[in-house]
Amino acid sequence: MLKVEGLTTHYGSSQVLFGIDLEFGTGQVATLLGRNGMGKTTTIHSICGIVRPSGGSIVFDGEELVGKPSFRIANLGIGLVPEGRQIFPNLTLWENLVATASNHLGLPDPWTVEKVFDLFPELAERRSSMGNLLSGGEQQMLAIGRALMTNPKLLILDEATEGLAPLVRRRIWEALSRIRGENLSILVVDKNLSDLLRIADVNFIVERGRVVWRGTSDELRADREALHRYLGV
Ligand SMILES: Nc1ncnc2c1ncn2[C@@H]1O[C@H](COP(=O)(O)OP(=O)(O)OP(=O)(O)O)[C@@H](O)[C@H]1O
Repeated sequence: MLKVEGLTTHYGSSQVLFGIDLEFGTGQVATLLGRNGMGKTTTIHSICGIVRPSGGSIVFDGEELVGKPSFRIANLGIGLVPEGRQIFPNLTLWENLVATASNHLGLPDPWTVEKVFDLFPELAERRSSMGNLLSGGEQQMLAIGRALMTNPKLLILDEATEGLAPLVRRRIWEALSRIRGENLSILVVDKNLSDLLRIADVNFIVERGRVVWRGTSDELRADREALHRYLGV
């Protein structure tokens, strides 16, 4: 499904990624872990074509993504829930959901507004509210719903539950557990390790622009040295 090999990315003359390698399969949930500033967001932005990698390869469902513009990558089936949500502030919740809706891959049983409301019933009550009047939790649910409305095969979440109350965080994790599966893989960054490990099939720890550890959640829970050394726990 996604195979990243030797990915390097620079901002101007400053190199941030030094050869990221990661791979996971259809229907899997993968995490990117690591301390602040280690390159997780840059990895995600490189996959999505928001920043242009300087080297390496990103193959998604058999297609090379490096060099493709971000709209084409989105059309190939990658949906991004960006850090900070980036809800359209002057559109209603409903308009936010339909504004970028598409089914470029012609997936059967595509996402609809009603299906998003079934996943997050709290959004249905707020359908006419402007984006900027929604709470942080509602905005994050909407950002997930908006990404799902593009009918991705890979959903990428950067800081999935940052700044949200515990109850809302739980709703987000429940929703992600519910939608993962045969047709949808998930790549997620979050600071909440225990929640992440519960949902993940495979975890990648990024340290100074390289993947320094990979393994299942059980393997990571058992590797106290890696937890301490790379994640400070
Ligand atoms: N637009 C940019 N221009 C220059 N340097 C940047 C830019 N964005 C990020 N960086 C730098 O690249 C490095 C990696 O940042 P990145 O945001 O990818 O890390 P991260 O692991 O996602 O951290 P965080 O959890 O803090 O978002 C950091 O040193 C950061 O300062």
